[in-house]
Amino acid sequence: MRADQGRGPGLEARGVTVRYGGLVAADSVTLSAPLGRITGLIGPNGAGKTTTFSACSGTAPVSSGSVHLFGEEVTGVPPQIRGQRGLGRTFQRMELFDSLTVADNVGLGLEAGLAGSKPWRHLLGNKGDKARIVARVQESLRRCGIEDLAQVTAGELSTGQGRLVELARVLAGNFRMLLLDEPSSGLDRAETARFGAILRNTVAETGCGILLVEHDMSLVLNICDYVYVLDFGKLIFEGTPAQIVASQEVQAAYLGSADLEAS
Ligand SMILES: Nc1ncnc2c1ncn2[C@@H]1O[C@H](COP(=O)(O)OP(=O)(O)OP(=O)(O)O)[C@@H](O)[C@H]1O
Repeated sequence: MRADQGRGPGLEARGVTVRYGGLVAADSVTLSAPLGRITGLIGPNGAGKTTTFSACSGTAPVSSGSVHLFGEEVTGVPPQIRGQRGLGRTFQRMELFDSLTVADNVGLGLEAGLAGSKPWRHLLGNKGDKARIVARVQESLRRCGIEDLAQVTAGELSTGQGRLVELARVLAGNFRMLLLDEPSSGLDRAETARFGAILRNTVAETGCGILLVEHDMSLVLNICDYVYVLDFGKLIFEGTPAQIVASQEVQAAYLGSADLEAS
């Protein structure tokens, strides 16, 4: 089975290769993460997931192949320009400012975007812009079910709450395509289930596309429409969650790893 086109082209890698010295970390990787779909990218440790992700967001050097965003080639386009065109990304490591409130953390990206595009308006504190930021932050906190945490400082949050704040921050950016790098790491089972439901609702309501790198196989199998599997930098399988579970190749790649058993 091939990935369908969802609600239109989102992010595509076509034959992407990334080399670090003599190591081929991503070897001619081709994948498609359309709008309106959650696409999973899985594989054992060191398989090249983050590298592929970084090639898509513009922070890893692509030595051959191409990356396409909403149908247009963006290979070589800097990450911040990809961001302005609608590509948002979270990182494996939690990146919140501990001394700021949850609302300020969520609003940060929006304010930075505003400062980048219209610095004079930002400096003058345009009231319309500020009201729009407040509304966007509130909407994003609501979507993630954390309105009650708005005035709590980030340093006081549990890991699960922190992950939701990170998600709220990237959602506040109104990106059409989201790259989420292990967003559920450190969450317990109940928090992971809640996290997955928020992602599914977001895609259903906004029509955005998500490319998800994730070790938690139960989350991947529950929420992804389509999944790509990497091993040693190469794609070894692609299919629906049911096809992934039934695949001998995937089982073999995960041999000795607890990940697939976690499902
Ligand atoms: N900046 C870099 N310089 C050199 N080697 C790198 C760099 N980034 C990644 N690698 C190597 O590339 C390979 C793929 O790493 P990558 O982080 O993409 O894998 P991964 O599938 O995301 O792994 P994990 O699940 O452990 O996060 C690994 O062998 C890693 O050591």
